[in-house]
Amino acid sequence: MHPLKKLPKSIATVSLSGTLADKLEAAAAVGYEGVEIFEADLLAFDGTPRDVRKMVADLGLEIFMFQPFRDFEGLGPAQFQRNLDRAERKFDVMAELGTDLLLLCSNVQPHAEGNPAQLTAELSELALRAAKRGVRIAYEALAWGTHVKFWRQAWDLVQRVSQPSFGLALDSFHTLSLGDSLAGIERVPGEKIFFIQLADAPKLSLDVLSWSRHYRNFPGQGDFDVAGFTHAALAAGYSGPLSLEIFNDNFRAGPTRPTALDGLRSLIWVEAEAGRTELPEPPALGGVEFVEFAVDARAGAALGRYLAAMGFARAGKHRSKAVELYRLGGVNIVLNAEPDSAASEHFALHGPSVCALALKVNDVPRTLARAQALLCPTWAERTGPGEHRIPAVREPDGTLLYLVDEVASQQMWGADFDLAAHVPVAASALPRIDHIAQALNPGSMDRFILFYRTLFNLVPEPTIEYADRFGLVRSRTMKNTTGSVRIPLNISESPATETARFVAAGAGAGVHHIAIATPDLKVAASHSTEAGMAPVPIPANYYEDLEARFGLEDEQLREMRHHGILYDRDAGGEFFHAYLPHFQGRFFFELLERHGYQGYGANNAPIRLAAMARKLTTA
Ligand SMILES: O=C(O)c1ccc(O)c(O)c1
Ligand SMILES: [Mg+2]
Repeated sequence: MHPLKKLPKSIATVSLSGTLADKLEAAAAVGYEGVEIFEADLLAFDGTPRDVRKMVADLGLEIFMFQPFRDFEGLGPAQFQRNLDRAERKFDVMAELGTDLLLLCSNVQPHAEGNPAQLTAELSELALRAAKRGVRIAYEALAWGTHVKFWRQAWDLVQRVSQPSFGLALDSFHTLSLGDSLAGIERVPGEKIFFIQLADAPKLSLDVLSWSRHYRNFPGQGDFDVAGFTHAALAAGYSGPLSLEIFNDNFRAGPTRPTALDGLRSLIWVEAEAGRTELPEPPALGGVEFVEFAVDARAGAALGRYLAAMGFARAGKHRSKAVELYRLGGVNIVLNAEPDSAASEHFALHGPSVCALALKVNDVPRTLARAQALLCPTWAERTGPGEHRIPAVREPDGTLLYLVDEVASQQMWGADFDLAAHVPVAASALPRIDHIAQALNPGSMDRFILFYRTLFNLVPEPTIEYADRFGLVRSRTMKNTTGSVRIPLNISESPATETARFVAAGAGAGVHHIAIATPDLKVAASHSTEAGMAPVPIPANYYEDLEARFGLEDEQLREMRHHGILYDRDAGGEFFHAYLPHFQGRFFFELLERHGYQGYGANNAPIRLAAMARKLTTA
């Protein structure tokens, strides 16, 4: 069997920020084949439709559709004549634009009539007029249409009209937001589906109009089965463009090109998820092989002391670079002070901070091939003779994600480092990394979700919100199925929260804290305290409340309080965690003991935030 043809990729101009020229340039630069021109973008453009046509053609793009045409049908004879005139004017514009497809949205006027015979007669006349002008009409059921809300109602009218110039537009948002069934889409003749618009959205309890106008996002960023929707339309035989139509406040405010790139990545992914194309499989993840900090000599020495106080051993020095290895059980931390490297560039921009993570994957070349297919930038650091070359992909914030397989994991430390005489062998047992939390720029949550989901098949957990003293923080954790990789993503729109200040002070997003799972948290906390770095103290009130909520034993509570240990419980089990003071007011470490518990102690976040802030101001 021939592999099926890839479908052209398109984006509606409303999905991107900037001027019409910005939007078109971005769409062309990242590699779309064409666009839907949204009328508002044309009206605001200081030039003729012919100028737009030329700009689009010069960029190598195509205009797949002009949209929207609204509130046409069901308004009575007088208005019908005016609406036909209005349609003719739009046909003129389309002739100049050089596109033959016009989107017609179902009428949303409260007084619109829903009589099928009347609608059929009016839409038939429109179809005839369109045909005379070489135009085709794609009729779309808006979820909040007065009478026509469901794709099946629009399809019913398309069948009644029964003209080659009149077909169906399917928009995943309208169908999936109403929880409407996809059954039957695959039996619509493919050539009667004139256009497909794809949008995802988070599940929200909100009126559907506001939901659609503000919270749509790219396939893979929300909770809808956009792949299932796409699969149904492709099963019908649709072979036109896959087009993104996203109304989203963050997209309107965000950078044009990165958003355009996210969109294309999402389309490439959803086309594969729908079974149309094949992508190299996502890797099975085996956890975090190492965390790398960008430092200079002074910050490296200070961070080395900080790590030693947590019980890390200085385990080796890189053979050819200013790079050191610290190790605690299965946790490897690399301090990179090499001049003229990705790390030094990161240091110059952000100060001491995590510049790279290494993920254990079962197949490095396949993961790289997947990254390339999904348009994720890759990176290879220069290496000395005999040293391991570790390929990496770049996260949206620039952090490198190295890809390490089992063989590299076994060999690279010995090959690249002069290991200390008594280094503990890297153990796969505890302590190990439990999760790595990142603080993101406002508006960029969807970008990171898309990256981790499409490339590594990490799944977003539900959004958690918690109160900082100075605002709200929203958190979503990306997790693989085994839980060996967990990446909480935190965002705050309020400028004074710990999360927001981290982003501001470090000149951007990045790793905000690293949580290490230990076999016995009390022991780990004692060691750290003896070495000069006690966990952040927690107020007595907290333990009073714990006793009331969970009925813990006095002795246990006393010990927990002594070590600054917080507690939570869920259906799966118990969770103990404690926080070490910030390193130079920046990132910090969490020590934890997990017994079947699945969360991250979000209930305790306000307590630890207040405690850590106190510690910062008194330190
Ligand atoms: O929100 C709207 O009005 C609107 C317009 C055009 C569309 O294709 C759509 O899905 C929604
Ligand atoms: Mg639409």
